[in-house]
Amino acid sequence: MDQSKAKPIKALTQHLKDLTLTGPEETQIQAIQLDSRKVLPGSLFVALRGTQTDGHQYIDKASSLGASAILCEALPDVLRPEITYLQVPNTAEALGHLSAAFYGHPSKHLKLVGVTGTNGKTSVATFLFQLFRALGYRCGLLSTVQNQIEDQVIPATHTTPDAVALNGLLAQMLQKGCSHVFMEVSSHAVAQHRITGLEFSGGIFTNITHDHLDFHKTFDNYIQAKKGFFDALPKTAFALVNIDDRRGAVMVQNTKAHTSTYSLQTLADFKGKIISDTLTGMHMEINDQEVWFRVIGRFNAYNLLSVYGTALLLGEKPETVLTELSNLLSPPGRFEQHISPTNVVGIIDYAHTPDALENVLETIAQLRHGNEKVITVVGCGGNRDQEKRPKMAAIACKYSNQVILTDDNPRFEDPMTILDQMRKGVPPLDYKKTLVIPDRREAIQKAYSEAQPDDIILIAGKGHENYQDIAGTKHHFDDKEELLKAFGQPQ
Ligand SMILES: CC(=O)N[C@H]1[C@@H](OP(=O)(O)OP(=O)(O)OC[C@H]2O[C@@H](n3ccc(=O)[nH]c3=O)[C@H](O)[C@@H]2O)O[C@H](CO)[C@@H](O)[C@@H]1O[C@H](C)C(=O)N[C@@H](C)C(=O)N[C@H](CCC(=O)O)C(=O)O
Ligand SMILES: Nc1ncnc2c1ncn2[C@@H]1O[C@H](COP(=O)(O)OP(=O)(O)OP(=O)(O)O)[C@@H](O)[C@H]1O
Ligand SMILES: N[C@H](CCC[C@H](N)C(=O)O)C(=O)O
Ligand SMILES: [Mg+2]
Repeated sequence: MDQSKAKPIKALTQHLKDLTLTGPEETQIQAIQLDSRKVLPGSLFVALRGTQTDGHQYIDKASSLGASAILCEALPDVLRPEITYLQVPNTAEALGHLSAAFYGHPSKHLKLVGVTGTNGKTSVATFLFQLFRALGYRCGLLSTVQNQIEDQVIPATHTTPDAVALNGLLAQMLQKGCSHVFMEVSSHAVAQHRITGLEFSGGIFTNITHDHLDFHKTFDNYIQAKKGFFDALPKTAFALVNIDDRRGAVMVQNTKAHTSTYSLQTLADFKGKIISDTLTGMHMEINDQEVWFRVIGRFNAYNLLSVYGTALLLGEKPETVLTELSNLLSPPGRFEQHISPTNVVGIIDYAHTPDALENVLETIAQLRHGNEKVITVVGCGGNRDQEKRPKMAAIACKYSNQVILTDDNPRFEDPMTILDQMRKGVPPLDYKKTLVIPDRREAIQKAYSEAQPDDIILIAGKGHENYQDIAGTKHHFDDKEELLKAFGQPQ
């Protein structure tokens, strides 16, 4: 990535708190690097304490590769005279500020809106990106599915990139004339200071339910991480929260931002009501105006309300916004429907948390109008929250006539162990309707072979993903491709 021209270290660090500088003061920085293996001469190497190892162990290696400065929490035993050492209490936090400064604080010159919550971030950020482009603005998007600068797609490796990549992307967006950027803010990103140093124009809270306890350890830590995003918003920003979520009010308890609310259940600044919801569209009332949407499902009614609220908070006119919103389509892998030649309905959805799975299955239950069977194919990812596994299997059983438990991304875990943990959530009365087919391709084929015309197959957990991560290798795998193959309609 182009990290532009060399920058004097003094200018970059002048606002860093509790900084101790040792060594040359006139150093110029060509690039910021978090990985010692990628250090090039003139780089600033940042020693981060990670989940697997401690970046401080690689200071020597980075120095040998020509780093001209080192940002660290503890100085190495031997200091090299040609290197500038920047010692701070928290390197991750300092990195946030430093990355923003290195790229000339692009966020200050953009209308940057962050979306946080367990579910709905990609949907809301993508809807906002589509809406504001339709309203005539040049826009950027940072999301799990992909990053985008207008029509240019830049593959995403994370939901929220690291601070260096993030500020680099924002700088590119600004340079290409974007005025608005919509981004997902994951809880990992808040906890690891990936967003520190950014100036947001607004923040949105969708909801918080069970996920990522492998990383945050307790639900309370998870809530605090999300709340940290709102705590740090400036008073010029807005904070828009889903007040139907039990934690909505807590999120904005200590924010300096101007708070607004949205709701389907109670009084709020942006109040919605679902009039009807079918496979072909959703009819809603939003702040007393009736609108038809192409996207469906109660969870999307929340997403649309937050998008509508954001647009108004950014100064757009209600009527124009509603007109454009009614044309929007869901992002790939979010309630994506395909119909087979025999009229079996296949739905691919990224539901990978208990709450998302329940929402999607409830939506399907509401959309059924006869005796259609619901067949759910679902798995859980390896090296992620284990507590959600039995819960997701139990939810699949509660709402489906048949369930096929299968692999998601096993990563470094034994797939059978994950499936055994899921199986623990199957109530004994549902054993008969539950199959375990580890091979996801076979599971999808089996689901289709069991389906009759009008039946609904839900394939949950991987959505847009086009790979299966097995022991560190990403093998090509795409639920949509497999579904269409099973339908006898290969792409
Ligand atoms: C748990 C987590 O967030 N991990 C991220 C973290 O890695 P880590 O803390 O494990 O790093 P580590 O391996 O312990 O290494 C520590 C430091 O030493 C450095 N190092 C290491 C080895 C070496 O030889 N030299 C060296 O300098 C590393 O570059 C790193 O800076 O920092 C890395 C660099 O920024 C990230 O790539 C990595 O994301 C991993 C791949 C990941 O899977 N993250 C997921 C959990 C994640 O971030 N997900 C969220 C939310 C998803 C959602 O719900 O939407 C996301 O925003 O994507
Ligand atoms: N507002 C919502 N509330 C609950 N569930 C939702 C909501 N919006 C979408 N979902 C469900 O959650 C799934 C994931 O949605 P989306 O990708 O928008 O969430 P996300 O927060 O970006 O997820 P991730 O944490 O993986 O980035 C969807 O496929 C759908 O099943
Ligand atoms: N952003 C989420 C996505 C999970 C998707 C699911 N397919 C899995 O692999 O667990 C994560 O990294 O935890
Ligand atoms: Mg996402």
